[in-house]
Amino acid sequence: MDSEVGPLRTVLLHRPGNELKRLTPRNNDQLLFDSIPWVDRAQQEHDAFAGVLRERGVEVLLLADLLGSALDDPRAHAAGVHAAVDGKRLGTELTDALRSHLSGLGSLALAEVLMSGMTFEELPASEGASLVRKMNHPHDFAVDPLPNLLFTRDSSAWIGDRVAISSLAMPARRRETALLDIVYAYHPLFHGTARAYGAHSAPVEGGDVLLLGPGVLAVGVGERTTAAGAEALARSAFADGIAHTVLAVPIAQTRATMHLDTVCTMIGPDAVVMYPLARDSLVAYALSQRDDGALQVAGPEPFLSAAATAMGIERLNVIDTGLDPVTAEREQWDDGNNTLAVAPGVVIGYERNVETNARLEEAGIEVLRIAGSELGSGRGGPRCMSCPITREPVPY
Ligand SMILES: NC(=O)NCCC[C@H](N)C(=O)O
Repeated sequence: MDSEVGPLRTVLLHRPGNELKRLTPRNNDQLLFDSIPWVDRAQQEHDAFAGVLRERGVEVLLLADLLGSALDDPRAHAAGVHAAVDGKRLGTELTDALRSHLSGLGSLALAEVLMSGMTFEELPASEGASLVRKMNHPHDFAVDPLPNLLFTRDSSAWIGDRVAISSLAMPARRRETALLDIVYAYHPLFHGTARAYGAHSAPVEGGDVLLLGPGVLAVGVGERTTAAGAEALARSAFADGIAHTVLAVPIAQTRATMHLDTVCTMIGPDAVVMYPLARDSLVAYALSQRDDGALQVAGPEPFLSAAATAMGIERLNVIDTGLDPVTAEREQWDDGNNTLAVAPGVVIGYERNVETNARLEEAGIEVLRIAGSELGSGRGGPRCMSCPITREPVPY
């Protein structure tokens, strides 16, 4: 897969499940949600999102199904138990008890614990005394839930025919890496798939990685992806021959712009929709490889011109949403710029971003609207909630 916009064929989603029921007003900030979602409604909204994709001929894979099947492999099962048990947090007594309990679970039950976690109250009884059990509240987590699994964009990303499993920056999301690692290593669908980048390298999240065109990546560097992460991704992409230029793009380190795809997504082979404030301020450092294999860093220069040069096109067009600053800021916060292209010029967007969607349509883009009142409480739109696995090439 070498674009953001070629006709989408296969995508990985996660239908939000019981992990969302773990969110409370006491933990939602730490778990990276801005409010407490109504879970049934979030699931309905997600089903409708998957429905729109299927209507457009896209094969939708669901993470929970893949994880459940992958865990049928005893090696995956052992890796799952290992990923769930944090010995330093639990102490010897509970570590042993939890490990033997999880080892005896079937694949689906283990997948459920891996996704939605486990409280101290839910832990199996153990023989000896545990200070840890006594000193924790019964509703505290012995295994943390992963409510952000919904945002499959960030935990893995396909570049060419390789998959990059992310090294996630925020503690609340770090364990997602282990789950994706199990799926890609052990699910029969992915046998033989080569990896790009290392899941245990410096932080890189998929929401920061845009495939601008064949061989050209843009990587946001901000709250989540570090400069070291962008550099490591570039080195690995050059070594694997899947990119010739990587543009490292500094973005403000704030929640509103946590990933590059919160301010800019592609809607056509040479067009992006972009938050107006970012349009003239974004810059890029261009990374490439010299003939002797050494890394070369140029810039910074304005992002739009650096992108056009790297892509070998005259200009990267920006659909001008022409919004006043307040509306633009409101709709950026609600993921108006976070569209998912299902084909060149056809994107999925949240219905609530009325003004952005209207401007996109005026520019000739077809917008497939979905509801996101509950899904959006984790701050992520259609692009964040999808990990494309295969797209047809774009005729450039
Ligand atoms: N690519 C994206 O912007 N993903 C959205 C991730 C939202 C999630 N609550 C997070 O803070 O990581």
